[in-house]
Amino acid sequence: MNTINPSISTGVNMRDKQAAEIPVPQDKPEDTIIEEGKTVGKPFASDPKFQLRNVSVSYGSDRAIKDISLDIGRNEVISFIGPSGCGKSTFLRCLNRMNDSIDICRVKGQLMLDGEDIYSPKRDVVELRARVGMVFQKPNPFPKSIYDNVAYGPKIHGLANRKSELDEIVENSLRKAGLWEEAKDRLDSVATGMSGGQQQRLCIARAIAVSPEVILMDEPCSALDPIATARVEELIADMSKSYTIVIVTHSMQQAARVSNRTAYFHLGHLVEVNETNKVFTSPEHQLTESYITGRFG
Ligand SMILES: Nc1ncnc2c1ncn2[C@@H]1O[C@H](COP(=O)(O)OP(=O)(O)OP(=O)(O)O)[C@@H](O)[C@H]1O
Repeated sequence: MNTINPSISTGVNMRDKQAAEIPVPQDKPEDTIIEEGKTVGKPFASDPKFQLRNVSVSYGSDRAIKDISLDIGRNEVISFIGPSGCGKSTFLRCLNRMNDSIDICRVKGQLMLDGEDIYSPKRDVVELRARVGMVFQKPNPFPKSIYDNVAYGPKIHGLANRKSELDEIVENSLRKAGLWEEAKDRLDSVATGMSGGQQQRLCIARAIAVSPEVILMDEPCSALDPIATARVEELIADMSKSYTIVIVTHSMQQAARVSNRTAYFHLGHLVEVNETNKVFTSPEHQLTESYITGRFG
């Protein structure tokens, strides 16, 4: 359990204020019961895919992520949970540099993938995003055929030399995404004509098609009905054998169903990381307990 330390966030804000000469909003009162950079539970892993150390992210003068350190294990499924605006998506998007397109966004700290710096100037970001794929909240297929949606990535990454190889990648990816039976007779149909759940599984197939090592999922089921959600959750269980999966979810039931570990975020801090069962049955931090018992969020 963390101790109360009201001086920490106030001190940092004063320094930022002097440096930038821009008024910085004061942190909220709850911020004073989370010690900066201190996470309870088990934030580290024995076989890490990602090693993330002292990560801070700002949008202009607003700090969205505050000195977070976390490992994400190889072939682990980890859920990020926490109240709206606590920084889950911001942190997720650092893992494949999706924040690069936001001019005011600044990422500090050390972010390593398989021991190599994600933010190194030498890093090929296109290759990074093939290794660390992403599935978004709202299914976003291209306005092209089902086949072309899945074939697009392998084509631009030169993964297939012949049409037969491309056909094989498309079929395998659709099979892994649990969509082959529904899609095989309509591969030339436009993808946007599919149901929402089918479109989301198509987006998963599209991510799988470039042979990623990691799949980031930002509230992948929030636009889906319970049946489509159940299909995607089954898929996550199947995919966890081959990929590292990081999922942001507002559904504590979903986090409990799909993940090995759960990370609880609060006001840009990483408060607690533990085995999922532990987080939901005997959380170590008072803020985690308040959240899972529905006292806020
Ligand atoms: N593009 C942006 N420009 C400026 N501020 C941003 C931007 N994106 C996010 N933020 C701010 O960063 C903070 C964290 O937002 P983020 O979306 O990461 O939280 P979240 O936990 O994923 O929220 P939600 O659960 O509502 O999706 C919020 O205060 C948000 O307003």
